Amino acid sequence: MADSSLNHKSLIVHGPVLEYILEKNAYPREHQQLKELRAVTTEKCGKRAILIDAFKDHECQEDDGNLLRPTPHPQRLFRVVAHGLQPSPTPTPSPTFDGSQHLGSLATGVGRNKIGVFTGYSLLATTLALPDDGQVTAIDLDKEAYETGLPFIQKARVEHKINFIQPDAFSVLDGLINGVSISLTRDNDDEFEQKGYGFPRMIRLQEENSSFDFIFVDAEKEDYMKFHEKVMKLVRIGGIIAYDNTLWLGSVAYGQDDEKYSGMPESIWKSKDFVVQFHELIVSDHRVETCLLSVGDGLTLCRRLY
Ligand SMILES: C[S@@+](CC[C@H](N)C(=O)[O-])C[C@H]1O[C@@H](n2cnc3c(N)ncnc32)[C@H](O)[C@@H]1O
Repeated sequence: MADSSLNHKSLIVHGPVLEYILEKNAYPREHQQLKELRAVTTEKCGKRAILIDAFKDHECQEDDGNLLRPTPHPQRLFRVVAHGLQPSPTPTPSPTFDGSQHLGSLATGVGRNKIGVFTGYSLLATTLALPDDGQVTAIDLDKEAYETGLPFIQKARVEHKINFIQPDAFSVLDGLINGVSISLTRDNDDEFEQKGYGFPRMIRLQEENSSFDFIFVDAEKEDYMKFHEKVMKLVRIGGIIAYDNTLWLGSVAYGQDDEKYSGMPESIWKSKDFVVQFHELIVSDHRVETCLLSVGDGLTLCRRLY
């Protein structure tokens, strides 16, 4: 009897098909600095980066160098959880190459906002895609992680497009919404300057209000619903908001008692409900058009309609 699962044209891509896409389409065009940043991120996370085999063995392994790229293991749909550099104890899937490639494709306007930078792989991918006068406001609490990626951003000669802001994203977004001027360099301007952070000292947030073409959110999944209300006030009508990791290692499709689900770390299933609720919110939000791309760990796109 024919396999009915083959009768539809929707494919969650992993295993050899994903390898094919990456090897034949994505890797040949990956910018040299992205390649190097990927390698350094893996090295720096070292043994604190773990692999999650979400669908088969239910085991966590030490990183074997697969950060930001797929394992050849066909069952390892989503591969790396790196928490070594992050202040949060929650293991957080890093952006995947195929997901980041989509971000680059989406990034064609001039004003964008990025919440959750880490070492900056997806930041670099989006910034490379911008015209020379494009600007990215990048927000992350973790300066150390950003500094890991900064040399590659500099070698790629795109740091002049990036405004990195360290404080908590909620306060920054509130500032943006309320049109408050804030200093980007906080209390350690000299240190930042020596390190070559090429951003203006102050940003007049009022001018930025509602002017972002593209907003990428990759922070704690528990916060996505709260972020949505805020970023909706900041993205322009017609602009796009992208939320990363919205398939959350595939856990969204399983019940807690499902055999396939039982090996996942506590932190994953703790956040799973937030990801599911987030999607319920998005699909009922008539202010946006939305789709969930089954790339990487899931990428939800929203286009603001009004
Ligand atoms: C998964 S990582 C982002 C990965 C990144 N997109 C990349 O390309 O490597 C999540 C990041 O969000 C940051 N983060 C989480 N909550 C935040 C918040 N409320 N404000 C600012 N940064 C936050 C963490 O510090 C962490 O570096």
